[in-house]
Amino acid sequence: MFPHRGVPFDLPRPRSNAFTPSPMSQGTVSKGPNDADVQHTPDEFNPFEAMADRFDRASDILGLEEGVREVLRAPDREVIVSFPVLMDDGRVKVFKGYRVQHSFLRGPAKGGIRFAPDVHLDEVRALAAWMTWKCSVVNVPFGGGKGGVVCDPRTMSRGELERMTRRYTTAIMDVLGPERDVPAPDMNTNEQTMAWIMDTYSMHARRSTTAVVTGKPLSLGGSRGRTEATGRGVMIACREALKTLGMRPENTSAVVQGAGNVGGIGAQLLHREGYKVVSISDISGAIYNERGLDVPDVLSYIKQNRTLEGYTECDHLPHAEQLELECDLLAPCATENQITSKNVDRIQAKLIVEGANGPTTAAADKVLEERGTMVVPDILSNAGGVTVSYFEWVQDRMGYFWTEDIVNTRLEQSMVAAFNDVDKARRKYDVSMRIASYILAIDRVASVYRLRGLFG
Ligand SMILES: NC(=O)C1=CN([C@@H]2O[C@H](COP(=O)(O)OP(=O)(O)OC[C@H]3O[C@@H](n4cnc5c(N)ncnc54)[C@H](O)[C@@H]3O)[C@@H](O)[C@H]2O)C=CC1
Ligand SMILES: O=C(O)CCC(=O)C(=O)O
Repeated sequence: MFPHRGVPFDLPRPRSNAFTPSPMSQGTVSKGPNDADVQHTPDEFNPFEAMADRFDRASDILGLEEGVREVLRAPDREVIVSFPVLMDDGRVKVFKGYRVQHSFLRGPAKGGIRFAPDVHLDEVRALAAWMTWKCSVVNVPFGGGKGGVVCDPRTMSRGELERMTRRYTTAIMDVLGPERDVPAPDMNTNEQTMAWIMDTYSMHARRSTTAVVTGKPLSLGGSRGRTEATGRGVMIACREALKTLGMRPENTSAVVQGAGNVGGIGAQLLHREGYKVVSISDISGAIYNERGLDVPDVLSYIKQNRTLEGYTECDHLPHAEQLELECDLLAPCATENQITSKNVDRIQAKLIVEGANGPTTAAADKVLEERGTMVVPDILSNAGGVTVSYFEWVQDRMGYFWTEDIVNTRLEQSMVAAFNDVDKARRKYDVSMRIASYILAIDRVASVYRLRGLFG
């Protein structure tokens, strides 16, 4: 049993992960991964294990006290809900959803919601913890959270998606709020999803509560620059990393995995900065042109056809081959577990900048470290999204909205400062950028924990 950890003030302080779900949600609370009866068998492909491996390495270097380490490793609260949705054919289907709140120490929980057929609790746990570390790396006053609904959005109509989003929101409503937990988009969710969440929450709260989610449409209290923010942050991380390697964008060939919010916008911004983007992929496969792709044209093709399939002026490759292409920069911007012990020996990129969360397993990391491949880790390189989400939350609470120039300038300052902080920690401790990011993040969260008091 670990001590109280700064849960929002208007909720009863939980013992362990205790949470009473709303009567509508049929929610259950899972035991956290620190509970004594949960056995850990090392599993390279388990995202929570991947997070914990790096967390333990960084905590060892910091000499973190055992109690503090236990507190910071485990999620504060895990909510699992089952909820009914009326489908278009008249059937009622029951969906499963998660919201994991890893930490409230530095502020409200913050992090996206993903819709995917294979989303599972350990994945959401890892993603929530990564949010805590990410918010700490870029020094925004949030803890970490993440949510997921097990579904296949590609097979669902807009009406079904709206009803599912609203029922999920209602089911987890008790743990959300501008000062409790503030979701945002992630895989297969977007500003429309956020609009439905904001509206559902507001209906229950009996007042428009724009600051309950970020990544909303502009007309509903969204921030200028949020849609592009994660891709923009990835581009800034690439630029800062190239500087440390003495390389220049115009001499850099880039492979981008994923063509959604992060990969698509990331590829477009790299192309605009003069990189030669030779390959892009989506769920259907990858395309390659050694002379460089016309990225805006590729993206408008995807917008029209909802797939890369059939795009001409290029070769088509299977996913696995894309990652192993000869290139200077590899930006995995799709999903977890892409660079693993199985393919790391064939990865040729000199620099890896992670747009996705958890694309590299801990086992692969160790090989890349030994080989001297620079990896700019997810909790630094994809933090542009949550940084502008923070700006959106601030703007909603002020009721005063900034220009796109102000948002982009502040994002730039924040990403560069975070990159420099991590680089300083890398040199101080003589570790990789990944472990340096964890050291920086954990140290900041641990010091807040000590300041708030250990025995609440
Ligand atoms: N949207 C955001 O602001 C942020 C997203 N992320 C992370 O970035 C990653 C991507 O998220 P989004 O771009 O928002 O999602 P998205 O749903 O907009 O796009 C995902 C893209 O990846 C492609 N894809 C899926 N599986 C693939 C595979 N195995 N190989 C190649 N392509 C594949 C999809 O076809 C799609 O093009 C996720 O790991 C997410 O957690 C991280 C920080 C912020
Ligand atoms: O914008 C946010 O609040 C979080 C985005 C997100 O889910 C992530 O950074 O992984």
